[in-house]
Amino acid sequence: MASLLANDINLTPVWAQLHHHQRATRPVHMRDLFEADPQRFEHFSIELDGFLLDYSKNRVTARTMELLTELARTAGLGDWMRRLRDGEPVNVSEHRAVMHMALRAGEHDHYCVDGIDVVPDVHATLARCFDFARRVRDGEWLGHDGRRIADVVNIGIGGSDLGPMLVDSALRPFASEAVRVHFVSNLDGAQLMQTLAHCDPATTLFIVASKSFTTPETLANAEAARDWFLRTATAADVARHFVAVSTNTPAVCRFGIDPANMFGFWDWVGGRYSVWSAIGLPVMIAVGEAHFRDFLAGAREMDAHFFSAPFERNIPVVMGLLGVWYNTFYGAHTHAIMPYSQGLARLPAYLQQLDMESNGKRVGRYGEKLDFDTGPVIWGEVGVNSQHAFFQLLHQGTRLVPCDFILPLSSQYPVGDHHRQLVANCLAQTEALMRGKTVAEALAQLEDEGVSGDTLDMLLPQKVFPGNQPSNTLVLDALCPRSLGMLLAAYEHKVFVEGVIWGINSFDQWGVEYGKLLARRIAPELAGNGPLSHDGSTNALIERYRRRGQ
Ligand SMILES: O=P(O)(O)OC[C@H]1O[C@H](O)[C@H](O)[C@@H](O)[C@@H]1O
Repeated sequence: MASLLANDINLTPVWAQLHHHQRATRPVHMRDLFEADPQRFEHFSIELDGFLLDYSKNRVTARTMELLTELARTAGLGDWMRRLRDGEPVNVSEHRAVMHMALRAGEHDHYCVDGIDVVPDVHATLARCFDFARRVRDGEWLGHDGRRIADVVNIGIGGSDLGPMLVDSALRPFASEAVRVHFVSNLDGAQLMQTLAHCDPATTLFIVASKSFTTPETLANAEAARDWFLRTATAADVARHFVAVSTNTPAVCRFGIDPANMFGFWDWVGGRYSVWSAIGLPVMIAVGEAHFRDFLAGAREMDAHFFSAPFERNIPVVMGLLGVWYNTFYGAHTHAIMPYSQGLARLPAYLQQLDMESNGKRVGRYGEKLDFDTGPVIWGEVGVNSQHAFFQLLHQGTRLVPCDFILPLSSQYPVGDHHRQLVANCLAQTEALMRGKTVAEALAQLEDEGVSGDTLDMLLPQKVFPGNQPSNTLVLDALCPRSLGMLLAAYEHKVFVEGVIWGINSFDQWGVEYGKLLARRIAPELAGNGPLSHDGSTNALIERYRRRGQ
């Protein structure tokens, strides 16, 4: 079926059927679904080469998935996937193709933008990046006094920070011990100064990463880093210690970085989808070419699966359908991410940008108003820490919070019995969230403990767990370059699927502009003493800074 104009989707029969189906199935408890179908796990899980999505602990039946799949078809998902794959300008507001899949394309793949295959260019740039990374790793690229580079500091923010930072941390066990990689993003000088405190300027390499090379935070940190460097070196030494990753050659030159030391990418790569490009340079330096290629290969495998598997057996499609089910039909406002792996501790932050900057939209791709809820608030924390912080609310609060548990089956750092305990905790949480504890079970437990009378009356309701909290469990055999590539690509496509169903453009981010504009106006006002014309609160806060800040 041809795709509909975006805001028609909520007027389609299948939308109404889904609302009706939600009301009819809302009282059903997942416990009963598991009891009724001993094969529920088999029916509601998908495996792709060691990567498992178990979505059986969701409030869905076969009929729910049928209706959601029908909704995806009605929204023209197949057609939008083809447009994405074929390099059509699916980012309609900026009239750009969206081609991050080309960044991990194989030798025999073709991805065309404006009729030109971009893959050869991608591979040529990657080859330059790998060569540079190798020279740094092997001690061929030396600092100005002839010593090896010992510290690499990536200066960037948003997509020029979160992706490489996450991947670097997830792949630490694969990294060279000769080079330490650091990430600086915040305008708070604390991050830069604390990082530089451990670095020797003569053995430090800065990667200034900015797609636009106009982002004020990044430029301010890069300038401060250059000042720090120049305290003990000359301007001629800058070329050996500052390289850039950007799409903006003139701005890179203006900053004083030799274009020979610039690694480019393309306007068809969104910042939050760019970790596969030269933006991954710090990771390439840390883990080397072979591991980075495995990371790309994992993503490529997920791309191939996404573009070929039927919707019912398609990991990103099913994840997206479930996202729409809870956001739009259950009115769930948030989605929690709990990685049971220290290497993935920053995954919630990474997914915040990927998902919220992509789908946090209130109008459709053609500017039409949407009369339904779209992207959720993404949040989360590394397991088991999250259990000791906010799981009380998940188990006994009043909110519906769909959760993703990410679980590598083996440990990167085996220590005693730690990993088995970690896995047990993860599985226990998903089971408890699903099953809950009934009044009868809570009563039996309290009676066993000898509790009676008023104390029993008081405690009983507090010992009941409603359960029925939905979760996906994404299981990786191990956290390694390939499985990480698969995981991140699955989330990228999931976000796309949701965006298509909601009829929004997941690839622009107009909402981040306004605050930036106001900051540019307020910064000089903080330094001056002229009259202010903001609202009362903003005026008072500026005045307070003028009196006390520095
Ligand atoms: O890479 P840059 O051009 O410096 O952009 C860094 C970040 O800037 C903004 O916050 C955008 O909303 C992000 O999508 C982007 O990743």
